[in-house]
Amino acid sequence: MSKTIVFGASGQLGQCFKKLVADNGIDNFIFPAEDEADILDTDGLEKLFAQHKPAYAINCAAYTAVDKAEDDIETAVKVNKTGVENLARLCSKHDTALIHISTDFVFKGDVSSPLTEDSVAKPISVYGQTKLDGEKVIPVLLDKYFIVRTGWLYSEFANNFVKTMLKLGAERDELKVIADQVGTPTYAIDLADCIIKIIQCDSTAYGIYHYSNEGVASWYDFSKAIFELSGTNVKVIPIPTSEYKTRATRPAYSVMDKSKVKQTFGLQIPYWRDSLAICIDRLKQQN
Ligand SMILES: NC(=O)C1=CN([C@@H]2O[C@H](COP(=O)(O)OP(=O)(O)OC[C@H]3O[C@@H](n4cnc5c(N)ncnc54)[C@H](OP(=O)(O)O)[C@@H]3O)[C@@H](O)[C@H]2O)C=CC1
Ligand SMILES: Cc1cn([C@H]2C[C@H](O)[C@@H](COP(=O)(O)OP(=O)(O)O[C@H]3O[C@@H](C)C(=O)[C@@H](O)[C@H]3O)O2)c(=O)[nH]c1=O
Repeated sequence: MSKTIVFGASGQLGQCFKKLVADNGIDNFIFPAEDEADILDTDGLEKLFAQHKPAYAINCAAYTAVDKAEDDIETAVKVNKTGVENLARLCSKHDTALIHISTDFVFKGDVSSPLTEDSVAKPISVYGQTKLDGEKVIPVLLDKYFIVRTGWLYSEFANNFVKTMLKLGAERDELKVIADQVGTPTYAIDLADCIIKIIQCDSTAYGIYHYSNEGVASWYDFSKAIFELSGTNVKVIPIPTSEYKTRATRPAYSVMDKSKVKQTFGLQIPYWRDSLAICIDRLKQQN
């Protein structure tokens, strides 16, 4: 049975893969520790590829600190572009298909209808630009690739908006949350499940795909749902972006059209609020 190596295995999405693989008894997934799977260490990568000869490499490794990236461009470029280039080169050499995760933040957000894989990407942040640069190196080096763009990931693992809101909601009586940036909250478990399905059907429909949960929400809507579903009593005040200063600019609109992924792989995608309820239940069980 062919092997799959997951890079960035300790991050949020990496941990979702670990959970699904363990819960469903899926074989032949390898989750190397970061010190043996640093995507900037080409010698280390070569050893891993030579040892395992994977059919698939999933790249969950990334520099994801959106605000910090504005002042740490060099590191963001290294991880989000050079690291991807390293992986793509090795995938090409070892005939491995690369599944790379990208972001809705490659878009400017100046539209008002769902973004397709053909929509023009024009990032407005360093993070978004470095992720787009990472996407672009792949087809130059490799034919066998899936680039999966997603947005607003959350889960019971690592840091994310749901966990930030639950923490702040427990500490404060009132929170102000942006209501004029809209996208779709995406349960990282659902994304990992979609990618496992792509691998299991051994698809050769290579290319770029958009995946998020179904539906549309602002960060305000998202926070209200988090507090309702978790039973947290906190007042949430909707504010415009102009009232919440951040180092990086975020797209005002990043809802993605998921027709291609649904049609190609015959998927049914859960509605964002239904998946959020599952995640909140799991978080409650942890506490
Ligand atoms: N989180 C989100 O809302 C969204 C994420 N994405 C994309 O999804 C993917 C997964 O994101 P997510 O799991 O949430 O992010 P995380 O930040 O939780 O995980 C990223 C992981 O990559 C690791 N990493 C950083 N540098 C390297 C390196 N040189 N070699 C190997 N590993 C490294 C990080 O380790 P360390 O912590 O030690 O730096 C971390 O464990 C990323 O590509 C991201 O851009 C797309 C849309 C939304
Ligand atoms: C904590 C907080 C955030 N916000 C806003 C700021 C921002 O516009 C939005 C989300 O904030 P965060 O910093 O948690 O999320 P952010 O890191 O911007 O999330 C992004 O991460 C990268 C990795 C992606 O690829 C994107 O798809 C997206 O998920 O919520 C408030 O309005 N009030 C608050 O109290």
